[in-house]
Amino acid sequence: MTAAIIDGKAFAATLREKVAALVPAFEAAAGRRPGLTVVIVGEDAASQVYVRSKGKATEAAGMVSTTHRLPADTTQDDLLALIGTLNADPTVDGILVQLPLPKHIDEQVVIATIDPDKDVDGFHVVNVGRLGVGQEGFVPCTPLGCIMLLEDRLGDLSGLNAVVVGRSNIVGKPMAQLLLAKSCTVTIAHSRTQDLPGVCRRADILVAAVGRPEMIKGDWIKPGATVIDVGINRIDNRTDGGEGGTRLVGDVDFAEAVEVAGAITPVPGGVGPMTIAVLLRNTLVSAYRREGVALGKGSI
Ligand SMILES: Nc1nc(=O)c2c([nH]1)NC[C@@H]1CN(c3ccc(C(=O)N[C@@H](CCC(=O)O)C(=O)O)cc3)C=[N+]21
Repeated sequence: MTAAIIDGKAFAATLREKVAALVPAFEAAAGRRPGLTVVIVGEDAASQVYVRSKGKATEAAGMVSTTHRLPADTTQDDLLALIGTLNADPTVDGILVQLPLPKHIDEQVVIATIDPDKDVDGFHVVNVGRLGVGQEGFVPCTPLGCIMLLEDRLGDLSGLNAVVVGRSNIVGKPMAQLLLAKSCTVTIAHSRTQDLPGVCRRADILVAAVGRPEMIKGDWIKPGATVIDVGINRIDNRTDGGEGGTRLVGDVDFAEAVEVAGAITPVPGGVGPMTIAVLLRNTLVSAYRREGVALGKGSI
């Protein structure tokens, strides 16, 4: 039996439509549209692509998109001053500073300068803390998108064994917190974990967020498990006997995993599109909260 393919691209398109449908009521109440501002420092090609697609998706949802492109040699003080201006601008509901930043800039200092109530990435320590104690705040987009896909697929997650491979601040750790909040039994595995294949084989839900192409093999997966592949690795096609050029692969060996898992997200077309859709969702929620406009519970 082969796994069901979880269509993150289609789920994300539906979520973006739901967000767009809630914009007019906000505009009627607040007299303006929700606004997302993205700040990018430097010329990294992949980052430029993501920033462009974020801008397009924001406008397609009926929201106001603003992008600040700063040169790679921008000083930390100048970046902090821009964030201060955006914090004070009432038309800005969400601020996203594209990561990674150039080495001369301290990411933690930059994130700490963003108003937590505009931190639609959910990276500020205040939002990390809110997630940890179950308070309302912003949850990082990629993990929240993964939870949405899991609940759509499995319904109630309580009591399931979840293994998160990877412990980054932007995916692994918040993913584990969210799964815990859904009453899963959560294990965080990483590069020092002993018998990683054995740990993975216990998972009903396996989340791969390590950034190592095709590391997780078919025989690491419990038959019928739900596999969420967060990895986006661009690899040289020729290593795989291909014609040249590059292609995207996840952290899971998809060809092997699809023969064992119950369901699996593909790369591309799985978790990636959810990240942007949830960013729009967080921006909409921010706008409603900041203006004190009621957003029906469970509506998004
Ligand atoms: N402050 C900050 N917040 C972020 O959320 C953030 C960031 N910095 N820096 C860069 C990463 C990367 N990221 C992605 C978003 C969408 C796709 C996506 O839509 N991927 C598609 C297509 C990928 C392609 O074809 O290149 C897919 O997986 O199907 C991927 C990656 C957000 N990031």
